[in-house]
Amino acid sequence: DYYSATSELERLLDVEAFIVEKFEEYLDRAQQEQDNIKRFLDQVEKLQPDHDDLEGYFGNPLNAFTTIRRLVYDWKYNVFEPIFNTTNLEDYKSSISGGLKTIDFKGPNEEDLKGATRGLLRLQNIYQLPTAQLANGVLAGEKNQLNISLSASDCLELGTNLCEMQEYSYGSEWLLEARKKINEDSLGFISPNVTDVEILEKLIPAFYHLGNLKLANKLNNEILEKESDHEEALRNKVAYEAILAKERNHRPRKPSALSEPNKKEAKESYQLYKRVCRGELRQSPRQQRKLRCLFSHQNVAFYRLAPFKVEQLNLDPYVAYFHEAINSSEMEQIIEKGLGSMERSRVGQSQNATTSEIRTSANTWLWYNENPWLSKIKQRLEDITGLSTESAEPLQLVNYGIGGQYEPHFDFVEEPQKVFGWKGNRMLTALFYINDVALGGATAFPFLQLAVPPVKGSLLVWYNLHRSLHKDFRTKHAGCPVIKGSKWICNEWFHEGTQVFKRPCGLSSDEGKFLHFENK
Ligand SMILES: O=C(O)CCC(=O)C(=O)O
Ligand SMILES: [Fe+2]
Repeated sequence: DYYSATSELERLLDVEAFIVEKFEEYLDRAQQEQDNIKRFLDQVEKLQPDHDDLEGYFGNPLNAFTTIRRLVYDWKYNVFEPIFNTTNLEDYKSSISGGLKTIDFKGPNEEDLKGATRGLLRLQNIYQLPTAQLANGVLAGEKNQLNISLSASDCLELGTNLCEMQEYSYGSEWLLEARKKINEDSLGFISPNVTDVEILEKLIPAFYHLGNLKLANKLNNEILEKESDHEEALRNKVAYEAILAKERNHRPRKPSALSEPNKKEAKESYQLYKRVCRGELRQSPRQQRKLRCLFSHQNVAFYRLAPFKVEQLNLDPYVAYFHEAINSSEMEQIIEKGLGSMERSRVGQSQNATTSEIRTSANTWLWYNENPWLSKIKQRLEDITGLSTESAEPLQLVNYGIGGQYEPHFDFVEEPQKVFGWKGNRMLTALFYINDVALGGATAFPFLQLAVPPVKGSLLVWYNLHRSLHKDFRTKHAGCPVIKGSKWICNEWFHEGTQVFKRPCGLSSDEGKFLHFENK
């Protein structure tokens, strides 16, 4: 008992002092943790975009990427883990986790981050954007057009993902960028875990795979200078030096098994697509000489008063803009109506259709019978094309996001009877541009050396089939990646089935024309 002797009471004081000390330590630590969390929260608050222009904000690929990464990792490391690892107040924990469930269920995951990585890679590859510039928000020229720079952790994440995808060349560039940024990074504290050694650990195998063993070895030594007992680096050192020594004895090294030559990149149409999207490849003045801008009534009485504004883009095969073909309220109505049912786009036919990197967009369909207000648009499409919509498809609404694209393809199918039955193949494509795209997103015709920039309210029209209904392989086309902004289009496919008096055959068959474009 404590009441009978003072000595025991004295001991009690000692115990109390000890407890005070421990709790002070604990509070100090908790305070530090809270300070960290508070700093993180302040920073996130500062990063919050203007909510009136979220479309503009996420139209910027760097904002989209860094937001996804923040939600996938930074919250976890800076808030959730510290709180859940140290707090034992059950009710506090459960009130937080209750609130966080929504984030857990609906928040982006690592797959989203990989998708965003692939989007940026596509932009870089197709538009040839230098890594250091892109990391600082520069797309072309001097200005920081994207108004944001990526942090060291963003660059590390990109580099790591790219190396995992065996894109060692781009991957190593992003890792080098991360290295540059760890020193200058004002947002560095957001992911305090990024260290130079951590970056080097990713960078070294990348250079090894690229066949640059000298550099891999040099960087490996840099790790050892910092951490002389780094096990992997010690192992690497032995292996690398052995190979380098052999090389010095003039025994050439077997080329390392680099990633397989890329089938897609090897295709001529893909190479042309990239050059057309970049604006490197265009029609020559000679090719453009016969193109005209004209007012046209297309033989419809009404349009004699208010003719269409036609801009010819190619005569054979015929490709043309019809400007101001749809008005603002119609465009708004289309987007509003479709917005709720947009789904990731697929390629391939009906049951076999799958999502693919070939087509990164979301789409939905608007049926004329369910949307009587579309009848005016339908009538206008008939007037413009002179074709019947009886065998046409529903209107398709499409939205492309970060790096969103549609790689070169034909709109007609191989076996129309199987896929479309009596309606036959897709004879003509009519494509409304529903918004202006800040940068990128042209519709490209690689074989025609033609990139058609989206113009809000304009309709792009082209024939996919020859007059004799044979496939015209020159009409291979694509949607170039969106660099900034987002792209909304709405398209109608007219089929051959009901056009017998609308677009009759010529005097001779077109069979066998331009076949060499088929597999190019
Ligand atoms: O996005 C584009 O500009 C082209 C779209 C396209 O070719 C299609 O949807 O079939
Ligand atoms: Fe298409």
